[in-house]
Amino acid sequence: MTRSSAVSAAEVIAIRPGEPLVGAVRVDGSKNAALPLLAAAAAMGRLTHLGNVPQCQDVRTMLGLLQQCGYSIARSVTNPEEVVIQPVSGARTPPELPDAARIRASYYLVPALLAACGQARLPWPGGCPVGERGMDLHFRVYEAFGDRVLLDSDGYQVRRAVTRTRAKEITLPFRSRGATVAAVLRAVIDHCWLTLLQPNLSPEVIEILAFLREAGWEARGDGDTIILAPPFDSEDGSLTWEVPGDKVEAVTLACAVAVSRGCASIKGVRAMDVLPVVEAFAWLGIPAHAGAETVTVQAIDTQLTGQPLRAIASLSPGGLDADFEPSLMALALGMPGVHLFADAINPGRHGNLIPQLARLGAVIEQLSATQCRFSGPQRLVGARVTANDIRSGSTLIVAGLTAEGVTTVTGMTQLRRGYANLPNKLRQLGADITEDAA
Ligand SMILES: CC(=O)N[C@H]1[C@@H](OP(=O)(O)OP(=O)(O)OC[C@H]2O[C@@H](n3ccc(=O)[nH]c3=O)[C@H](O)[C@@H]2O)O[C@H](CO)[C@@H](O)[C@@H]1O
Ligand SMILES: C=C(OP(=O)(O)O)C(=O)O
Repeated sequence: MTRSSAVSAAEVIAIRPGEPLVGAVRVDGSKNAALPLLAAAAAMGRLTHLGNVPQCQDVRTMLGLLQQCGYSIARSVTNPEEVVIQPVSGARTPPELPDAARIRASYYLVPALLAACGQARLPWPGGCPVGERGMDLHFRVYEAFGDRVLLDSDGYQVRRAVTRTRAKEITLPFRSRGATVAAVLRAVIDHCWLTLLQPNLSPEVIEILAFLREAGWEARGDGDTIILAPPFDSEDGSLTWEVPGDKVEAVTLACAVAVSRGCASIKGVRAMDVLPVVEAFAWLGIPAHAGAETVTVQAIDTQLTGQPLRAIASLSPGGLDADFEPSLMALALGMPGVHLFADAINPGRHGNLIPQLARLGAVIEQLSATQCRFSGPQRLVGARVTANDIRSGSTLIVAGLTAEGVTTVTGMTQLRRGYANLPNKLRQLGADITEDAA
């Protein structure tokens, strides 16, 4: 076993502050883009070569679920990031999928199951324990297509409508990413015209629309609407697509470089996907630039503005992705000003993270369960902390890079759900992160 794989498999890691982070590192493919793309490939029912698929645990779980649904899944031997998904043939009985309870994104499989089996039976989804995570909008979408939805304490069942829908207009009550993809993929299996009002238009959703265009669909999204039109002729050739680089991993790495006052290039991420964070860096006085596929952070030249950061997670187009907010918190703790942070999208995340940051000595005033305020700069001191969800884990690692002494982070299982090997990427930039004995 190599040293790096030993570190990635550890249940506890130790972080020590050190030299500024320098160099270049490439992000993996995005977990949150790969998961709906895999489900879209399955719903499309066409042989799909999907490249840049990250090897994190949630993606592994999803690939296993697809296999249990009857899809053939192969990883290229020479390039393990390339996955080939082959459609099932013939009607099948709906599979039992207990592992679907392990990830939030199992809900993306409903349309593929409706196409393959006429019904989907799934346990309530899991994923990060970040509070109540509803699915009512998904059910409204399926019911709008005439499907029957049955709920019980263990999970939900969706039974496909007998009649195919040819055109549908749906208005979402709010811009849920999951419900937007559900509506799009449900339209795909019916080859249906769709007008979706008040959709989520995050990069992960835009990516699905681009994938549909590759498959011959007309698919576009602007500020208030997604419009889909099926291909004129039915198409059945194979598809090739690439998962975009992980914007959340890129932002986490950028924050790590910034807190260490280092200088590094983070490659493999689209500039537009990280724009709100580059703007936040500029606001704070940290030189950063997002080029075509690289974010460069030149924090060695930081000239603090003293301006307070307002990081409010938002579902609106161009808003701050909720998954960016935690790493920015680790960064802002070291920056002058009175900073305000809020995430009402994942309402349990502050509760997972703030008490852990407090163990490192952070003084953070919780204005409510989802809103907090703190003054910076603060001096953190190493302690033993727990990663209660994916982004809390990465944030504690970033915070540990600035804390005096040793920070040990337990709960690496959460981190590995979302990142193939974040500690190793930080080590490539010179971070002192090691496997801990206990
Ligand atoms: C696997 C994946 O990609 N997870 C992401 C997904 O989570 P998630 O699936 O929770 O996100 P959605 O955008 O769909 O939902 C946003 C909010 O609305 C709630 N809601 C959603 C649907 C519904 O039918 N009813 C309902 O109440 C959710 O519980 C959540 O509080 O988007 C979030 C941002 O939007 C990200 O932080 C998560 O990392
Ligand atoms: C909240 C997240 O994941 P999930 O929705 O899968 O729990 C996340 O990716 O930060």
